[in-house]
Amino acid sequence: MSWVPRNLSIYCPPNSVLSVCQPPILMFVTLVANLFSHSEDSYPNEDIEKEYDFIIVGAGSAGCVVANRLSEVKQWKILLLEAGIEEPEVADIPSFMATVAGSNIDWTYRTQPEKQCCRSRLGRSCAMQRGKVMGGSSTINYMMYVRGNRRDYDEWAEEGNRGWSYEEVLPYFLKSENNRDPQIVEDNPLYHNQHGYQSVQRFPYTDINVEILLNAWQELGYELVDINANNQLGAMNLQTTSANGTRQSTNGAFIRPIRRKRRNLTVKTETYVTKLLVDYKTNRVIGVEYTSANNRTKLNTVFAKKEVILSAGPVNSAKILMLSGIGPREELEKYGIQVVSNLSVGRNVQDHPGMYGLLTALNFTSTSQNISIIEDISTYEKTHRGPLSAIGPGTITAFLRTMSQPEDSVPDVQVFFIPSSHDDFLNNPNEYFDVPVEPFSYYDAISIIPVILKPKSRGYILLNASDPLWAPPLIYPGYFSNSNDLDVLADGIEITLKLFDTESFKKNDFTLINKPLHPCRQFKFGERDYWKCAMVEYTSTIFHLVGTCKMGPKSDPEAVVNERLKVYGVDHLRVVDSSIMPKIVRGNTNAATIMIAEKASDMIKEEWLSDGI
Ligand SMILES: Cc1cc2nc3c(=O)[nH]c(=O)nc-3n(C[C@H](O)[C@H](O)[C@H](O)COP(=O)(O)OP(=O)(O)OC[C@H]3O[C@@H](n4cnc5c(N)ncnc54)[C@H](O)[C@@H]3O)c2cc1C
Repeated sequence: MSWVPRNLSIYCPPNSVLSVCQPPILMFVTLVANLFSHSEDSYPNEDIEKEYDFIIVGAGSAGCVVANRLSEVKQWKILLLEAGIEEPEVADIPSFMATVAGSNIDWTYRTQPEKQCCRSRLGRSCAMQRGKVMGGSSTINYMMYVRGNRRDYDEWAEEGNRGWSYEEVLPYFLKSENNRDPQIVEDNPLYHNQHGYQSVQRFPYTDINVEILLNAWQELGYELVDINANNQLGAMNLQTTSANGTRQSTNGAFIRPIRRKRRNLTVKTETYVTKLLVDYKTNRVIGVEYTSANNRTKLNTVFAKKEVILSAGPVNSAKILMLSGIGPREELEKYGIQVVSNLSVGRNVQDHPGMYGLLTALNFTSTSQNISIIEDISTYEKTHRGPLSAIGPGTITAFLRTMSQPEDSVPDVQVFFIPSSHDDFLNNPNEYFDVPVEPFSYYDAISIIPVILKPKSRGYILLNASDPLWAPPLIYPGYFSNSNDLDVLADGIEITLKLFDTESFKKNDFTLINKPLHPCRQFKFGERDYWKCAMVEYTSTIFHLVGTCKMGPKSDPEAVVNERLKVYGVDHLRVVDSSIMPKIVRGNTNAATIMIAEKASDMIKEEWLSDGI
């Protein structure tokens, strides 16, 4: 199956003024679908055998890494199962980030309505994108390469997770990294490596607003830093998980180079795992049950001699565990599922929430007034250069410390800059962020999105009573359920607003769009209560959901896996993905997920190979 774009008709009633509903954009989507819907990974179908040593469920950020590392052991047979399709070419092009959202490589989840968040967004819920494709969310993400703060990992270790302190995980960040910016490596050689599988590089094209934004942060006293080295506080034009102007998902980094070369690795796409097979006498996981896209009603089984590794991401690892009898007893009993292990699966949901509503209008941009998409596509196809080889100003980030953060070198707010449409925001603020499909290179406004890095709020995920197996799980993100998070973010917004006082912003006519959002009109625009209202009404996420299968010591009632990522109360089963994070890291979550997968792979080898790694 190939890539199918998002169905725009649902957003475009007759006479809609949204930019996405206008003929040039609809033509753009058709053009992209014609040019880039295929995958460079088309292989003849491989049959699944009866038994493997290891079965990995989900070929996302973590699953692709584990499949690569375990298949290094020639005598092991590895099966990697992925629900989505092969990675299509459209995902390679950095600027097409928004074009792939909501398409058939996104699970298109949405959060459940809650009192404290997403109230004015479509359906009172926030979109929760997740990749359903080889590479998983690393194939649809913004590619920002951010590891988080040293404290994040030290805190994991302090909570009883031996082996996870910063000093102990840094080697695994380095192991995966192939840093292609020599200056960055030279400046901080202890923090970078050039020999891993995962390419990390700045985009070759620099949008004009990048410099303006960096200058503004510097005027406010924020130094330009390498946020992945020893000081995370400051601003940076980020490196990305890309190589030479092209996205490098973990599929591109870890699977493509070995696929069909290592005969002991079988990769099967469009294969949906429905549950784990458990031997109830021994509580041992012995395999998985799955269906194929071409016949969803036929249930098949495949067996694992050594282990099943769940890498289906924070939503689906939790769902698969619950469907297999591993989860909160009261939840499982509702559906008559036999309880294998009564654990807090689906709890401890964390993310980095922010708010849409803080935008700068631009009187000029590098590209929006002079769009020649055909030319840009042609340039990109020939050279992997030009505006499409970047995400506009989206690679700029800043890490701030508000008054709530006592430690000197630890940020509690991160600020993002996302290309946007001025008119769409004014005409339709509750949808303006969910619907664009245009390349990130063409824009006339920038959404400035501060997010809270260490929220106190927690959410949870439940099976969907309407159809626990096939319907999307119910995601209650819990954003801002702890009101302290509103205060921290309000502090972050107040710091961010100072950008508008800088010479850099003034000189370049970056003006704050100060039309109050309708649901917050009882507050004066720009006052603290106004922003708090905007957070609750126009909550945003940058899709860093984690924590549903929490790693923790046995004494922790919320722990689902131990420090070796083995599921409590069940044998021969690990969870290896972003869901094991006990606390969310202070930064984007992809690099940390890859690190988790690298470390888990070594732990698996230590345990199953008599001569260790
Ligand atoms: C739009 C977006 C932007 C983001 N931007 C960034 C960024 O710029 N930088 C950053 O660091 N992080 C970013 N993130 C977050 C980051 O990408 C994720 O935290 C990370 O990819 C999670 O990895 P994972 O392995 O836990 O899950 P995933 O990568 O989501 O992998 C799970 C895989 O399992 C598969 N699967 C699920 N259920 C089944 C099933 N039943 N059977 C078989 N297969 C199944 C899925 O299809 C998927 O391929 C972003 C995420 C999104 C969605």
